[in-house]
Amino acid sequence: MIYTITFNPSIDYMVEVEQFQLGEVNRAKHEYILAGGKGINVSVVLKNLGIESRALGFIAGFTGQEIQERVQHKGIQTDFIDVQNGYSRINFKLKSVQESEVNGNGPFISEDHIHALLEKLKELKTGDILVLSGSIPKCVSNDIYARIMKELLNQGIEIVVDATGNLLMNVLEYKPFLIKPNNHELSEMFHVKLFDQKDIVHYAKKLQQMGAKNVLISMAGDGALFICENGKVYFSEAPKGEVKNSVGAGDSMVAGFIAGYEKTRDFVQAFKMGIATGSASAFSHNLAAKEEVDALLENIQEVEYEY
Ligand SMILES: Nc1ncnc2c1ncn2[C@@H]1O[C@H](COP(=O)(O)OP(=O)(O)O)[C@@H](O)[C@H]1O
Ligand SMILES: O=P(O)(O)OC[C@H]1O[C@](O)(COP(=O)(O)O)[C@@H](O)[C@@H]1O
Repeated sequence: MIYTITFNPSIDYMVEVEQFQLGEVNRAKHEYILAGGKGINVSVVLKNLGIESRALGFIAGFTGQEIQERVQHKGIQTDFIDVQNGYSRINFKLKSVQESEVNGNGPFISEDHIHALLEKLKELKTGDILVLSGSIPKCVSNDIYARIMKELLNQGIEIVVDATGNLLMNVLEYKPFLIKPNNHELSEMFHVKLFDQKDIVHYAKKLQQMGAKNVLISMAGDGALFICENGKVYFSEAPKGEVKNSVGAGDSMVAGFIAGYEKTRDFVQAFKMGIATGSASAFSHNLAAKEEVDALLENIQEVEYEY
């Protein structure tokens, strides 16, 4: 079974404005809401690709209920913990000439709630995959993903982490199966400017030396680099297309990689599937659908990166 954990689920409120004017009253051309948060998006895309998962995490208030209902409505198993204070955040996503986002902080999560989550994780078995994805509310310590990985050590459970900063750095010693920072997050983590692919590969390899088995660096419309546990480095361009909404593209890439790996056990196929799924989401108002992914996958070409 694949489990996803979203510490900080969200209602993603998507608004499209023709020409956004800062400081003015702007009228929406198009608006809609989606249940979001990185782990939830991974579960949704896996479902779209025909793969079951169970979505865990914390919800609160009326927004939390709405998120849970929307996820369940898609036929995804959920086992969220209701923290019973405040409300799950509403993240504002503005699409205009540029895309901008405001992501909220989320409700208070206590040590008891974390303990309840750790109890639920006792059901995981050898061969399961756990996806730890997204930010955590400020009240939670940034070693929480590391703490979860430590609990699950040596049980044959592969763990995927999509996070940034110390939340990600802290897990490396526990050897995550896959991590997926984007190029900007990579640059922030090492406090460096990354000028070209050579720089990106250099710092991505550092993350591998620090413990990550596989490192996927997404670069939005510029494609992605994959530092594989087989010692090779691969690059693929992203397909070209009209970007409708790139929110969730990174999560879709994670889901696509997992789906590709589950199906083929081949890292290059998984990488290509990750790119196709990320781009399929970027080219759609919703998260990637299987037919959209299949159509793009045909034309994805990876190249082995020479460095
Ligand atoms: N503008 C775009 N054009 C084509 N593909 C895109 C675009 N933006 C994102 N993607 C696809 O989604 C993947 C992840 O996107 P990215 O924006 O880097 O992730 P994140 O959302 O985590 O920042 C990319 O590697 C690419 O395959
Ligand atoms: O947990 P974070 O880092 O605040 O991100 C949450 C946001 O990220 C998303 O999961 C989208 O993430 P990506 O665009 O990186 O794939 C949104 O659904 C959500 O609003």
